[in-house]
Amino acid sequence: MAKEYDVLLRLMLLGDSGVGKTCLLWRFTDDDFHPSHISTIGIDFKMKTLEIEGVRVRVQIWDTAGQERYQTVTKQYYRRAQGILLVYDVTNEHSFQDIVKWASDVDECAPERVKWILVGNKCDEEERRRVTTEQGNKLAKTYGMYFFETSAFSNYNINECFTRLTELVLHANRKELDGLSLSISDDLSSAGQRSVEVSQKVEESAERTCSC
Ligand SMILES: Nc1nc2c(ncn2[C@@H]2O[C@H](COP(=O)(O)OP(=O)(O)OP(=O)(O)O)[C@@H](O)[C@H]2O)c(=O)[nH]1
Repeated sequence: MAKEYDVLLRLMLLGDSGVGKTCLLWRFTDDDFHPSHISTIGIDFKMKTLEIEGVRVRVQIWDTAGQERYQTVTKQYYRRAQGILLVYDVTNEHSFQDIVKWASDVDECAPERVKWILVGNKCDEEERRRVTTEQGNKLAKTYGMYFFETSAFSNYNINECFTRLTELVLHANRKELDGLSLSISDDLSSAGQRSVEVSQKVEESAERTCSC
């Protein structure tokens, strides 16, 4: 059977709990929005195929838990990421300040050539906004990142930010396109395996850290 894509790339969503990582992902892959916050446990992923400059790119997007207690587990996945979306919530100043911490974790654990962009989500909540667009722009410039304000709720800039990051990764890996073409079935089955392993580890570590 003919392959349905030319290249497989791995992207990852990072940021504090509640900034809207899962909602960004659902909006991008399923054009869906969930108003309730169900915290991601450990790590999860979704796939979508894009066509960029004539190349069919299958993106595997890893959604990580923002909660501190899962970070030992999620950090193990950074080194496999080719592109990272660092997400904060424009209504939550603390999540914006924490971007420095997430960026330093990426520096420490992700491959040197990883591409990243800064995303200020929930920009539909203008009245509750605590972080200005200028602050976002300034921080992104400091790190040499592209910057997008998004709303998973109103579907603003969602395709744009995922597509831009995919383009950056694609350009960075252009020479190794052939090497990046993986067997999707192999990759998915091993990803599924990893998900199971992660859930188990997360449950174990949650048991160990539970204070009640
Ligand atoms: N107004 C508004 N609310 C949003 C938006 N995106 C997400 N939310 C809400 O924010 C809450 C948290 O969203 P999630 O996507 O679960 O957050 P998360 O970053 O994945 O959280 P963790 O899994 O705990 O790391 C939910 O109640 C969402 O409905 C947005 O663009 N606008």
